Amino acid sequence: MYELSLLSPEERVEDLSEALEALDALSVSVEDADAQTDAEQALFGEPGMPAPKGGWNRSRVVALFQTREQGEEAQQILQVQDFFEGCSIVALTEVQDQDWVRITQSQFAPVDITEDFWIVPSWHEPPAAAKHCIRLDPGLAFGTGTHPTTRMCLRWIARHGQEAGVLGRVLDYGCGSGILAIGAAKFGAKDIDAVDIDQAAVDSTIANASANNVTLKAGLPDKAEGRYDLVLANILATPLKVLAPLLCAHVAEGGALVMAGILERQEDELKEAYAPWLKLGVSDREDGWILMTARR
Ligand SMILES: C[S@@+](CC[C@H](N)C(=O)[O-])C[C@H]1O[C@@H](n2cnc3c(N)ncnc32)[C@H](O)[C@@H]1O
Repeated sequence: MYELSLLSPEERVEDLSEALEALDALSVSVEDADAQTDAEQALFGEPGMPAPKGGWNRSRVVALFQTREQGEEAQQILQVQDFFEGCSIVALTEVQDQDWVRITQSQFAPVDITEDFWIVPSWHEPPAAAKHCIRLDPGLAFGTGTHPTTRMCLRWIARHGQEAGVLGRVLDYGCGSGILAIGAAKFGAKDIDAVDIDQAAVDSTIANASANNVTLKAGLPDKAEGRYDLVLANILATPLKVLAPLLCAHVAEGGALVMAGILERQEDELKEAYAPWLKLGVSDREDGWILMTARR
């Protein structure tokens, strides 16, 4: 592809951009030609107020063309237009192809939850230390293993799964990518329900479970049924408070409730909201987030 860059005074930017689009530019971008210099202008206004000005004194307009011929033709046509007065051509240059897939993938490396429990994207080989491994690619649903709330839940699963040998019947409430449900399966859970209010999350959980050879039932929240040995819920403090009676009702005798999405300052309000059913405590902390758990 080829990039045609031009300089334009503020009052010509709109005409120039429209003309470039009409000349088959794949994209047109506009930026401050004086950026990073003493003449750089800030164009944002105070919150709720209009920007003080519509454009920069001098704008750099960049248009992308599929072929060199298209770029050259656009250059010739623009230079003879009335509205081109005050504008100038800077350059027509070839844009080197990038392997965007590879660049994107390189931003997602394997993530360690414990020494031997890893989340590994499909384009990476699992590290040698990964005795337990979830294969997961970033997608539409929340839950790649990098967020502290997810990590604390997974650490709890690893610790208790290893100690007890089994996790029993598990409910992942607000499953997102299904990462917690899949993690529970890796540590011995056999009968797993994963639910979410977002159908895209349910679909993502089904796909991710299948990629990990994990059997579970995924669906909307009304799929949650009966009592579970472990109820996992990584949502946020406000919905967790609303869900208190429902989540507690799903915890079996001797079972555990494990919740994340709660900030340190929200500890007391969560304890209070759950007090009629279960006594919550803080089991883990990371980056200002806490993991709150209870046993029935
Ligand atoms: C922070 S993400 C957690 C995803 C994943 N479980 C994890 O730990 O990474 C929260 C998920 O809860 C879902 N959610 C939010 N409110 C909910 C509700 N009232 N009932 C069920 N799911 C809910 C969202 O759609 C989202 O997928």
